[in-house]
Order: sequence, then C-alpha cells, then structure tokens
Amino acid sequence: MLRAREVVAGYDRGRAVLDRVDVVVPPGAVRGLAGPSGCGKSTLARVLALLQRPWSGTVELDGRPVRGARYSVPAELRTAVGIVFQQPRPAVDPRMTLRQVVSEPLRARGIRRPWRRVGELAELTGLNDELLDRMPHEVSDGQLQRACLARAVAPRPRYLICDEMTGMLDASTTAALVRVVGELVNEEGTGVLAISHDEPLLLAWAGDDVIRW
Ligand SMILES: Nc1ncnc2c1ncn2[C@@H]1O[C@H](COP(=O)(O)OP(=O)(O)OP(=O)(O)O)[C@@H](O)[C@H]1O
Repeated sequence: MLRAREVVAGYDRGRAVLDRVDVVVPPGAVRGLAGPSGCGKSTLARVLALLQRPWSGTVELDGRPVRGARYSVPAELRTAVGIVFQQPRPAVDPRMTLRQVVSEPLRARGIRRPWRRVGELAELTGLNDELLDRMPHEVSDGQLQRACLARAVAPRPRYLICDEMTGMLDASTTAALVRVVGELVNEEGTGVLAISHDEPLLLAWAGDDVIRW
C-alpha cells in the first residue's frame, strides 16, 4: 500500500496545510478523497507522489519508508507512483508532440525505442496515430489529458494519484478516462487515489470508499 503516515506539510513555516495526516491507498482499488477548496488535497497528492517533501512524517511505499522528494528519491521508487493533474496544458512541454510526451518516461528509463508500449498506451487511452503526431496546441484539453494519463501510467506505476483529473473535461471524456483507470485497477492491480469535488463521480469511481475532509 501507499501510505502517508503522520504527515505534516505546508508552504509557510509555522502554518501547516497537512497536520499529522494519515491516508492509505491500497493496491488494486480506488479510494476517493473529497474536501473543500484549499483544505490540502493537492498538497497531499504531491506528497504521496513524492514530489513534495513533508516537514515531518513519512510516505511509505509497500511498507518501505521513502526519504526525500523528486530526484533525491531512487528512480525505481519515483516511478512507482504516477500522478495526473487537473490541467494538462501546464503539465506538458509545448514543444513536444503527444508521442514524445507519452514516451518521455520510457526514454528516461533507458528504453530507446518505446514504440510498442506507446502503441499500447495510445490504444488504452483512445489516442490514434494522427493525434500522437500533433503538438499540444493542436489538440483539445481532453485529448491532451488522455496523453497525460498515458504518460503517467507508461512506466506501470503501482499507484496512481488522479488530482481532479477530469475537472475540466466533458462527460464523455470523463467516462472514458475513468474506464481506463478502472482497467488498470482490475488488470494491473494499480492502487488509485481519486481526488475530486464531484460527488457522483466519486461514487461511481470509488463507491463508498471515500475519505471526506
Ligand atoms: N505553492 C504554494 N505556495 C504557497 N501556498 C500554497 C501553494 N500551494 C498551495 N498552497 C496553499 O496551501 C493550501 C492548500 O492548497 P491545496 O492546493 O493543497 O488545496 P486543495 O484542497 O487541493 O484545493 P482545491 O480543491 O481548490 O484544489 C491553500 O491555502 C493554498 O493557498
């Protein structure tokens, strides 16, 4: 499981956003997280994705405490947790094609010709060859978010954090991406933390397994 244990984190010293937070994300299931704006959900997402170092407390990955954040975390642990943000545009390099966006984490792991995996990911997320060859400014937010999801799951992370992943998408793209994540949970045993304001969506995604702050 992926666990935040007694996590204290924030930005301005003396004012913690997360104060001794304990959250568990089990493998092979979707756990929801809901709460008012500004309560710290995205901060928790970044801490669990090993992007932000907590002031105190630990993140545990399958029982192993992880020290540090970003590049101070060993590569095999860093790629164990994927994250998809609400807004895809600031999350991609505007000079890359979608194909380059999706293959980036595979190349970073030394895979020089990742095309077969990119093809699988494109099929999984509903991107075709023509879309993969476009630049971010030539696709819709929904198409770009499909690429961001494909990129997040490319290295087969054991856990995936979806931070308002569908917050700016239409109903049919939302349903498609939720279905993709469901397949990863059922077929690859991925553990998912789904953060959303959208109660009906959380119900469909996580049933009654929703943490409410
Ligand atoms: N980079 C930052 N620097 C300083 N303060 C920040 C930063 N990011 C977030 N905060 C503050 O931390 C608090 C929690 O923000 P966070 O984004 O984690 O909340 P949230 O629950 O995800 O909100 P929302 O539902 O609106 O996305 C807020 O008061 C916010 O202003």
